[in-house]
Amino acid sequence: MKSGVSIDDVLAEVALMVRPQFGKGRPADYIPQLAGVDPNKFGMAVCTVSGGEHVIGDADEPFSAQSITKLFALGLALNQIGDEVWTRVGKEPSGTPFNFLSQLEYEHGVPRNPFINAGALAITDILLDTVKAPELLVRDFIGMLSGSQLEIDEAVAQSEIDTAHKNRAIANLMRGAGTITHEVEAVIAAYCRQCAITISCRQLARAALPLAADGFSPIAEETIFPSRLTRRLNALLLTCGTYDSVGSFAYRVGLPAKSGVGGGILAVVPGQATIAVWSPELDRFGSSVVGTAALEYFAQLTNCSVL
Ligand SMILES: NC(=O)CC[C@H](N)C(=O)O
Repeated sequence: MKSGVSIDDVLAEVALMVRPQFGKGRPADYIPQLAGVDPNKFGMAVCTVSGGEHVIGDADEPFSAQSITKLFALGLALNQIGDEVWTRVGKEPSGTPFNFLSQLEYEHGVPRNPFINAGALAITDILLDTVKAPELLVRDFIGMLSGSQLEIDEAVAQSEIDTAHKNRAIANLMRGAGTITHEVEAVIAAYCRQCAITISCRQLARAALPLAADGFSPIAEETIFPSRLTRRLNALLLTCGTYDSVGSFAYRVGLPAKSGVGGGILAVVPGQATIAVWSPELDRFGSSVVGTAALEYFAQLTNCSVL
């Protein structure tokens, strides 16, 4: 990041610059409970590896983490079984929407990467090998990394479980192919409950600090990922974290990032900082319109990029 810039000043400027972006997207409505979230919310938090914390707007308001949780679930699975994960899931960008079905059949039930829904369901299945409720493992892992107790929003979880027809189709296809081994309903319930974890921008930026700090969590005061794994997780975020808009996202923002249909986006500046942003209106790829613009402006103003 440009030396000498005040992150607080940058956040204030970003909050002004994103104003024209409101009203261009739409909150997720395929999960009925998410449709009612106030579309005008905007929060952003930056945590630096040197201990700085900077926030603006609704940065302390919990929102639905959704697919951002897939990053932490993957980290847990890789810590548990290492490279064996890659016998179940690929590491290539999919070029298709996060819940696309036909590519999966074409490719014999092996998901392209761990961040599309099929891949995340396979990761849930791996975690189910060792625990009954992987969603609680993921919740408590993110909670430990953020220094706070996190909750699962039961209404959001139930709303998604009731309507997860496409995800059930994906899971059934993989069960038939042997990519997942547990009962489809158990995998779906754990996955939907994991997605319904609520978190604020500040908590999320804190939780992701190991990705910026070579695997070390200053909040938990321990090494969470070996440094090689940290680099690999950032590589996966850069190439697969925003689904079929990953190329244009990298072009605009230039940072490893994970989006979720709750409107949150987490971005990493390796060696320097983590950035979490939240605003519920989504583009057609399922990423926050205002959040993407905020990250683009932040990267421009601070001159940060991995590229
Ligand atoms: N991109 C997302 O955040 C999608 C997560 C959502 N729970 C789903 O499975 O559809």
